[in-house]
Amino acid sequence: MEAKRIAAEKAAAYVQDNMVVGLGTGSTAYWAIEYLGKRVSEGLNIRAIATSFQSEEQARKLGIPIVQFADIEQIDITIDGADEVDEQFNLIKGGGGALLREKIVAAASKQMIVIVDESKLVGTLGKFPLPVEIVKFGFEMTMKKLGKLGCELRLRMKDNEVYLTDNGNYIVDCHFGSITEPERLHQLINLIPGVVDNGLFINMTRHVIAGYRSGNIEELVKKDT
Ligand SMILES: O=C[C@H](O)[C@H](O)[C@H](O)COP(=O)(O)O
Repeated sequence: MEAKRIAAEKAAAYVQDNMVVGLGTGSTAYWAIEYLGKRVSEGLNIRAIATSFQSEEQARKLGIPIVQFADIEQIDITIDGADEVDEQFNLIKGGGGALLREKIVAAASKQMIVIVDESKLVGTLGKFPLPVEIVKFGFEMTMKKLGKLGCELRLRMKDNEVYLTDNGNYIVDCHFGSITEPERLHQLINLIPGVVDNGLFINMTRHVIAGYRSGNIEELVKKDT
């Protein structure tokens, strides 16, 4: 909790007056939204786009003005969590089911700051099951095809019902163990009919802020190649 909170506080400090801000989803992004709410109550002027109903509701309660894509040209900065971050800054996201909206928002952003606690930093992605959002129609067949890519998979459930995303779709959690070629896997998954998108975020961030239980904060910035 504390590690997530300090990473979020550091990231929220990057937000400046008049920015359009993408609000992530999850227990780490929660803290970033709280800090932004505090700054708004102190006079910061921003407009925000949320990546989930949950984050939008939190932001509204805090008085953060929410806009829609029709109202903006692009997003200046997005602050979001991740389930895993590898050494090339590739991510697995979607543990909280918001991967599709998160990817749309990240892709519309000039910069994305990823906030995590130290447990999310990994050498190779894949220990965390990769969330894949699929449409309901033909989901059994879509799952068979996903399984052929070499993963153990499970349809996500919640309270004994099939979990539904904010977009009305299903999520399949695909356990690959080790994802050695994330870019290739990303493409292979998204080529399967019925797949809407998957939780691999490739080359979408250059800035990761990691909070440690010790209270230290590590800021990782990808160098130009
Ligand atoms: O769908 C949820 C998002 O991708 C989250 O950012 C991710 O699951 C990390 O969540 P948390 O900060 O709660 O660990």
